[in-house]
Amino acid sequence: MAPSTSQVPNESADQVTTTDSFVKVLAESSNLKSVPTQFTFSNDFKGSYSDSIPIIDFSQLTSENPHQRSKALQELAKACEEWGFFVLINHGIPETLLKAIIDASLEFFELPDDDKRRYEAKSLSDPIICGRGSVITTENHRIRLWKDFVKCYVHPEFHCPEKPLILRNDVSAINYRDIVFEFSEKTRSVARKLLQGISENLELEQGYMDEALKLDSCFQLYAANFYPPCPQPDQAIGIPPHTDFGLLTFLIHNGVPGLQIQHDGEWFNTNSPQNSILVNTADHLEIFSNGRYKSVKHRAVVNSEAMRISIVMANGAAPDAVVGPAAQLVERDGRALYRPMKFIEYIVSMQSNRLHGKGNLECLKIQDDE
Ligand SMILES: O=C(O)CCC(=O)C(=O)O
Ligand SMILES: [Fe+2]
Repeated sequence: MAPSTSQVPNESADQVTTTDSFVKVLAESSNLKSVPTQFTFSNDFKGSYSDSIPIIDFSQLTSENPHQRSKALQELAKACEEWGFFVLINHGIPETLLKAIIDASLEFFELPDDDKRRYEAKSLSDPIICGRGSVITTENHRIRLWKDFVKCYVHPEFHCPEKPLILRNDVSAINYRDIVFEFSEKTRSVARKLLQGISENLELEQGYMDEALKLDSCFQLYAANFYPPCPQPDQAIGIPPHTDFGLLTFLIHNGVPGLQIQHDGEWFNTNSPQNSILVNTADHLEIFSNGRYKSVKHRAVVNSEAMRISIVMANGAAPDAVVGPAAQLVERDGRALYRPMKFIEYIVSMQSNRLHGKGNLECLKIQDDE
């Protein structure tokens, strides 16, 4: 059986003790025919396809036309309930920015190793971490993942590596930081509008979630994942099955597919039309909605042909907001299904809980006999 693992940010725990090379270096260094044993993770990487994966048109969700808006709200509710995942189109984030952040992230991974090693984790709370992915299995074995990553906290405090400096044309240059900053601002605004819609769908006031979770100071974590081609995609994994912390995760990539989501126990490939954003519901939305919207399990598979980059923005509550099921939903349901916890404490506790794909969330579930 494939080892189950804890949520992705736990990876940072392992970086503290890891000294091996980046997987990029390994993949490029030799004529690699097989996956080294420390990466071995047997998996059936070929997912199914579905025509029913929801597509949400953001321009309709924000439309002045009440009929259009209410139709889009219904589609959003269905997507959150049935899939925990949707493809967001017409979101208004310029295509040039999406391309710029993918290109700049690629340039980051191409920096000399020493520039990247500056950001190796010294402590789990480091606001910027660059490293090689690895996870600890239930049997307490460390498995290397077929990816390198960089991640940083971008809101309410903004952190980002200085390099690379991106040359735009012969006369001007822009920092990675500036691109990430703009991406964080734009995605935050889209996330908040989606969350307003979700609040309405839960029959709460439009601004309820905004206030209860203090979304003015919402936590955002930015991550870029680099997956080089892998000689044996069924013997390694980019990111094993997990759920994300936070409310909604946004993801874009360089056109090479690899994100799979679990639906009714089956793995499905996701497809993203140009300029779309893939959105999944995460742990804190499951908690806040008192279990109406489940945090969707997903994974990143690798392939033998093409390098893949994914850019992830996790959108959460304010670090000091206490996230529990919304009071009105608890009243309607007769009981709370999850214990409340401060958002930042959830993230900290997740870093020490290594064992299960939905482990941290399971810990907050209130059992029937409690
Ligand atoms: O790269 C992907 O497609 C998945 C990334 C992901 O799930 C994560 O970073 O949490
Ligand atoms: Fe994820």
